[in-house]
Amino acid sequence: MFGYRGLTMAEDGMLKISDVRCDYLVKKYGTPLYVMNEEEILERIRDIKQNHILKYNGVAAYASKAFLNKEMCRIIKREGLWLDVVSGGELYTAKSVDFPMENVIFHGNNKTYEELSMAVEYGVGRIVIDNFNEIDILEDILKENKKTIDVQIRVTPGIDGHTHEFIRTGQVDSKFGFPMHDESALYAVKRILNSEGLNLRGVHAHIGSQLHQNNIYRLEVEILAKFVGDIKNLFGYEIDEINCGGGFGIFYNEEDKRLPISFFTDVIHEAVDEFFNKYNLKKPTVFIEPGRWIVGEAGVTLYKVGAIKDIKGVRKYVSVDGGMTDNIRTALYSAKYTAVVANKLNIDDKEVVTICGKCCESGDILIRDISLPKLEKGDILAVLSTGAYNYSMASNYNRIPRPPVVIVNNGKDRLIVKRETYDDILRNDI
Ligand SMILES: Cc1ncc(COP(=O)(O)O)c(C=O)c1O
Ligand SMILES: N[C@@H](CCCC[NH3+])C(=O)O
Repeated sequence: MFGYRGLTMAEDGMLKISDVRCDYLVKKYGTPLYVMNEEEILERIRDIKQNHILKYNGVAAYASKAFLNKEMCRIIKREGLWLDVVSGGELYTAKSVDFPMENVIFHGNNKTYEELSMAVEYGVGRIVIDNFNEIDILEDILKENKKTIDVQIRVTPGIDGHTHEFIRTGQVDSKFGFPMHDESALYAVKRILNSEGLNLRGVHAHIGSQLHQNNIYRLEVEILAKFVGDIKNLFGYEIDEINCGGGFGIFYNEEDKRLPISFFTDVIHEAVDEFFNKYNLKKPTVFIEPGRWIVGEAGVTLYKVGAIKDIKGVRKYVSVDGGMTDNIRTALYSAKYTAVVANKLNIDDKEVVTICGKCCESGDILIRDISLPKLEKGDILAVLSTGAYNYSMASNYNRIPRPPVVIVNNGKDRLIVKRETYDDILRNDI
């Protein structure tokens, strides 16, 4: 269905996800409900292994900000990928399931003293240095603990990723990384090379998220290769890792293409061959950090339809029992989702409606103007491609408890995050 691998229709018109019926899931776990298709996640990890890790000897770190909890961490651990974390909380989650710390990359543009101490104590594999403040803090911590740590340096390559402005990170005007249009990045390299505790292993850049072009990765590699060459010429030090970040786009609606990882990785590795050769450098190990591409299309959110308001000649609003608290992406990025009525897949007659949530906010719209079979109270709405940055960006606005997460795989289901209760909402109130 719409090209999603795990979505099929039962004989009575009910949506099945990896062979599990949606009415069964709704009865067992309630709504709203995040459903993650494990088969899809594993298939995509397999694709990354074949087309980056095995084929090119690359390293792939799952960008955990996209979707993280203990079970997701266990899956990544079992599959042998690295993990990219950006906060003490993500790092602590990894630690809680004994994730191999040498395979953790620690990111962030304002890592605190406490977070960096934690990373040093746990012995994370790489810290990606974002700014001078971080170099100061890390030097203090490492001196005090008589330790050393491997680092990559994050630069802003000045590439404009063609995606929503809130999820662009590669342009010069960015809060992330060291600027390259002046001497900042090279000065940062000098500081790191002169530091006793910091071992400079790589250079890192991340252009943006939900990208559908591969030529910008070629440009990124070219810029990083030149930078590695400059470092070699200036300091006589040859870096052996480059990290191209994540950003690989997925299918949300008919405007998006569904792309295999090789669409991106082949171009990246061809560019590495070309430009590292051009600058007379040895071939580096290439890291990538896919988040959305691994989990995005594996997620479906199930809601129940409630109030329906037909404003004659204006718009028909269909309210569901979730909204911007479980999916902020429409309000934040004007993201456009595809949805189906899970219990009416066999109905062809359609009408245009707007799906809204239950929050006290006019902007709490999930999907504007979507064509669906006539919705009635109690119907199950399934919003597709909600696996990335939905659960992880969920909030308790209006003191609404966050939905549970269930994993489905080949006819089986298992709960991996419980539904929050009203008592959970009160938990930290004094
Ligand atoms: C440094 C870094 N790596 C990886 C990612 C993952 O991005 P995506 O989920 O688009 O693959 C991000 C987020 O955009 C990021 O900032
Ligand atoms: N949270 C964003 C992407 C930001 C990526 C993290 N650097 C989204 O939902 O698309």
